[in-house]
Amino acid sequence: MCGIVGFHGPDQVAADIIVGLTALQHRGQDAAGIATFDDAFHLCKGQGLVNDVFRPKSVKKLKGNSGIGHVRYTTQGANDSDLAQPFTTSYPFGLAMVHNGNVINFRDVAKRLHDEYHVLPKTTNDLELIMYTFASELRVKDLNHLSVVDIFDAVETTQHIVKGAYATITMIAGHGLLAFNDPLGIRPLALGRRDTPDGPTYAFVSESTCFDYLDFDFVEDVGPGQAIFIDNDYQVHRKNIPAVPKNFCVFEQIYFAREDSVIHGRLVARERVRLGKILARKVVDAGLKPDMVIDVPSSGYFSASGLAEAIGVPYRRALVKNNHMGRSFIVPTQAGREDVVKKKLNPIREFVEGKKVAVVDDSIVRGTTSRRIVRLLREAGAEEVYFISSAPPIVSPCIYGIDMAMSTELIAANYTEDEICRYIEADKVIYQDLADLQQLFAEERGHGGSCFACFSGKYPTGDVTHYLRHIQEERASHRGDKKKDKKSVSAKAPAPTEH
Ligand SMILES: O=P(O)(O)OC[C@H]1O[C@H](OP(=O)(O)OP(=O)(O)O)[C@H](O)[C@@H]1O
Ligand SMILES: NC(=O)CC[C@H](N)C(=O)O
Ligand SMILES: [Mg+2]
Repeated sequence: MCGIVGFHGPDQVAADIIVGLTALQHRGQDAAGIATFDDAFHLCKGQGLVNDVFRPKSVKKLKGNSGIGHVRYTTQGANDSDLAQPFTTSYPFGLAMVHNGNVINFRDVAKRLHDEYHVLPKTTNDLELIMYTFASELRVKDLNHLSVVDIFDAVETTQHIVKGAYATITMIAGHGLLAFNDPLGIRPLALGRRDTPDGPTYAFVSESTCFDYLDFDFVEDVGPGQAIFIDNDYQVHRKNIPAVPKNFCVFEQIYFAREDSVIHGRLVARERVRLGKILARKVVDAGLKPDMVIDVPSSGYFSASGLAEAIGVPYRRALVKNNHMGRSFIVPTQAGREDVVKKKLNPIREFVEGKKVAVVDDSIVRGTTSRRIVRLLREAGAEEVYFISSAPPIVSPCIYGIDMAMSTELIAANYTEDEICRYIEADKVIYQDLADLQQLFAEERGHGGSCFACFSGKYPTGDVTHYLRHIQEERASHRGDKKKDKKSVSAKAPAPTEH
């Protein structure tokens, strides 16, 4: 679930790219990269956070009024500096590309590129497959007179060949900046504009929060299957009329996206408050009478406040987050995730001692966070702990860009709610109902339906049995902590104990 940005305008863009990537840091902590273009590509990328990778000296070299940037959350290939994005190629035009998502038919695409075009990608990052497929399709055009129609035609063929979820931004040297999506529009991408005395600057970004920092006006979301091209005269060309997305990843709204982003017309913060409010019925039906509602920082906050309001119980922040720790879920190894969770949160004893506490988080995926939190609250003297998830049980792997391809790692795919309750040592576990979530994110005027595959097992790209096996093999081959993972796979095994 990486973060991507692309800028094209009359001014130098490197500084704006860095601001944009910083605003998207929550989408990827493994690596960061920028490519700019003046009369040549300038590339800087490496492992780590935005602040670690871009030092003033390297930023100075990123010259140009066109550029793209990426923060990586590894979902295909190794978590290695060679696989940091952007990637570039020099034929048939200079191309530099970034993407957010996951190619699911990566073996078929790699074979086709090899058999038909003798292309051998440098790495196992799926971005190279998208880039070389697009480059191969451009190659058969009239290279002396490349037109917008040619570009959109190459996009359309690429979308036909490459299956999965991908939001992409490409610099085409000497021509302009292109963005296109997979046919279902699973991942977010928005276009914005800022006027300058010398003409407009356009930006494509994963989340609209970037526009707020940079004084851009939101123009439109890049719709499913859509392509938008900004040429060197800053004219905007659109491949087709944006359709209402019907398969937008709902987990973006629940966990991934920033609360101050508006995606496909929905303010993430507002949707999370609504998720909390609709949990009230389940809390009341279960006969729970908490003294207070608390959140698991950061992503549990808005739902916790919504639930507290709906059941008329005070909300308190009783878990303090160490702001120097990033997100735990997107850390690539189980050992690393446990380490972050351990250092990240600390309870305020005075608030919870002797209290019945309803603790709200956005989701329970592997159970790493919830188990730790319940233990911390009990040690701090909480009398009873109810763990409430604003997401329904996650029972099916994600193959569209969230690193949860192994059903063995998904606690709800292996245990009943009662078993999970015992495993995390809570007094009660409450999950959102899938039907309630689906109703909240049902297609509405101006909005669109969503992909619920991780909750329902229904994949919008059709039968994925075959691809799922390939993706699981691919992920297994890159596990840095195989031994530890066996243990966490036995999240199934820690035979849920009574307390
Ligand atoms: O059941 P688990 O496998 O632990 O995964 C779920 C947890 O991971 C995420 O937190 P994270 O620390 O990544 O980010 P946050 O600071 O935005 O809450 C999410 O918000 C849950 O707290
Ligand atoms: N989560 C993502 O969007 C990751 C993009 C790509 N699959 C990578 O691993 O680099
Ligand atoms: Mg969290």
